[in-house]
Amino acid sequence: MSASPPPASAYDYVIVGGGTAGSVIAARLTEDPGTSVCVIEGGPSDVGLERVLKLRDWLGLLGGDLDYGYTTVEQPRGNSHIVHSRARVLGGCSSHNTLISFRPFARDLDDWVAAGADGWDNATVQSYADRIKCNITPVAAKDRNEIVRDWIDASAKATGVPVIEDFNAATSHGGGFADGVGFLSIAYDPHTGHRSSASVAYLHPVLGRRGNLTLMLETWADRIVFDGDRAAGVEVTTADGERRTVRADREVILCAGAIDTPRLLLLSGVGPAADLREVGIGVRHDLPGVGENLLDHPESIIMWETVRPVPENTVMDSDGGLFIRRDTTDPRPDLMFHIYQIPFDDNTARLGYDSPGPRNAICMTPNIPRSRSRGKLWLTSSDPAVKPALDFRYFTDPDDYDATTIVDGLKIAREIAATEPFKSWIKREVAPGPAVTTDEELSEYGRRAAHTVYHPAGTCRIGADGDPMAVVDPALRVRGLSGLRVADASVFPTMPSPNPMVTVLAIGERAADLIRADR
Ligand SMILES: Cc1cc2nc3c(=O)[nH]c(=O)nc-3n(C[C@H](O)[C@H](O)[C@H](O)COP(=O)(O)OP(=O)(O)OC[C@H]3O[C@@H](n4cnc5c(N)ncnc54)[C@H](O)[C@@H]3O)c2cc1C
Repeated sequence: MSASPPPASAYDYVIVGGGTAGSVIAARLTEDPGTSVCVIEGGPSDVGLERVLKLRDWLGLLGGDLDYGYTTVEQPRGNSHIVHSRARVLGGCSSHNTLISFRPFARDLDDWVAAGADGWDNATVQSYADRIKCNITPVAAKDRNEIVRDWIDASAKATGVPVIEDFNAATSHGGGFADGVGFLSIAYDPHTGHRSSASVAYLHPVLGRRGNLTLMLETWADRIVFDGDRAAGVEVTTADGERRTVRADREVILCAGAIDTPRLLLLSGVGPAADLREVGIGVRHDLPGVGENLLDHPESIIMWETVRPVPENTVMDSDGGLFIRRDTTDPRPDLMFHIYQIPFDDNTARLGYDSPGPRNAICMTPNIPRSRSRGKLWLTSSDPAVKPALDFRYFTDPDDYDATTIVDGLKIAREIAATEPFKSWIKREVAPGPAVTTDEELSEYGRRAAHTVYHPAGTCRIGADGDPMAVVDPALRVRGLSGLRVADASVFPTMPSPNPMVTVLAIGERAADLIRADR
C-alpha cells in the first residue's frame, strides 16, 4: 500500500508535525476531497511498527531512536537530570506515551477563558472531546492487576476518597470530580493490547485512500517561509538530505508540540526580538510570548519492594490513579498519583538507592496538577540542528507550593502503604526509605528524585488581543501574521489538572473547524 501520493510543490494546507494534534487535523481537513494537505513529519510511519503499536512496550521507546530527548538547563531546586522524551514517529507522543485519557475539568477551562481564550469554555471543549475517535476505555477486566485492586481499596480506606469506575464519565458531562481512586481510562484496544493513538485512530484508516493527503515522513521543517507577513510555506530537509520548500496556498499549521513549535517560530524570526538578535536571527515579527509560560506536571517517587512478585497482567504497568483535594475552596483535586507496577527507578538509582527486581517493586508517583512554577524555552544558536534550552524552573514558586505538594504526596503514600489490603504486599520502603521523615528531608529527597509526567505545554499560549504575551488569538492564529496557526499542547494558557492528551486531541478537533470556518 502506498501511504500517500508523491509530494507536489503546493498544497492548500501544510501541517508541520504528524503528531497528536497534527494527525487529527490532517484527517479532518482531508474529509473534503477538494482540500489538499501535506503533513511534514520528522519521524517514520508507525504502520506495522509493532514496538510502537504494542502499548505495553512504551518504556522501551524512551531514550531510543524514536525519541528526540530534550534535556534541561540546571535546576537548582529540582533535578537537573530529567530527559524530556518527545516522540519522533507518526502519531507523535500519542505513539510512545501511556495513553492515559482524562478529559479536562470544567474549572480548568474556566481558567482558560479567564486567561483570554474566548470560545474554549467547558461546554465547547467537551463537545469536541465527544468527537475523539480514539478508543478510550477503563482498564479491561482481564488487565486488572491484583496489586492495583488492593492499592485502590487501601487508598480509598486511608484517604476517604470514593472508588471511581469511569473517571471520564464524571468529567465529560459532570464538570469533573473532587477526588477519587480507580483504574484509569486508556486509549487502547483491550483485545490486542495495541495503541489507539492519534495516528491509529485518525490516519491509518485513510492512508492510501485519500489522494488529497500527502505525508512527507522523516522530513524536518527547518524554517517557515514568508511572503511579506503571510506564511507561504515551509523549508524542509527530506529523508535523503534534499532541501526544498513546500508551499501552502492557504495556511501553515504548526503542530510540532510544545518544544518544537516555539523552536520553529524562533528559527523563523518570530519571537522576542532581543533574544532573536542575540543569536543572530533576523526579526520577522516581535512576539515576546514565544517560548514563555513553559508548563509541566512535575512528580516525585516513592518505591517499595514487594513480598512476592507483582502479577503479570496489565495494560502498560501504570494502570491506576488517585486524586486528592487538599484545598476545599476549589472543586478540583490538587494532588494526583500514578501507581507503577515496575521499578520506575532512573532517578532513585542515580541517588544511590538499590532497585528490587523487575517484578518485585511497586511505586507511587505524586504529581502537582497545577504547578505554580513557570519556565521558559529559548534558542542558543541560529542552527536548526541545535536543540533549544529548556528551563522549567522546577520548584521555584515563591510560596513553595510545588515542593509542599510533593511532601504531602509522599506522606499520603506512606499512609496508603500502611493500610490493608495493600500493606500485605509491602516488604520494605526502598526510596526515600524510613530514615527520611521530616518535611525538610522529604522536600529535599522529593525534589532531587523529581521527574516529569512528560507534559510540557504552554509555550505559544492563547490570549486576548490586548495581551502582549499571547502568541495566538482564540482562533489559534499567530498574532500579527497571516496564514499561520498553532494547534498543539503549546497553546495551553494554563495546565489542565489531569493528563493532557485528550485536551490536545480536542484542540485538534476544534482547530479543524476553525480552519474550515476561515476558508
Ligand atoms: C513518555 C510520555 C508519556 C505520556 N503519557 C501521557 C498519558 O498517558 N496521557 C496523557 O494525557 N498525556 C501523556 N503524555 C503527554 C501527551 O502525550 C502530550 O501532551 C501530547 O501527545 C502532545 O501532543 P502534541 O500534538 O502537542 O505534540 P506531539 O504529539 O509530540 O507531536 C509533535 C510531532 O511533530 C513532529 N515534529 C516536531 N518538530 C518537527 C519539525 N521541525 N519538522 C517535522 N516534524 C516535527 C514530531 O515528530 C511529532 O510527531 C505523555 C508524554 C510522553 C512523552
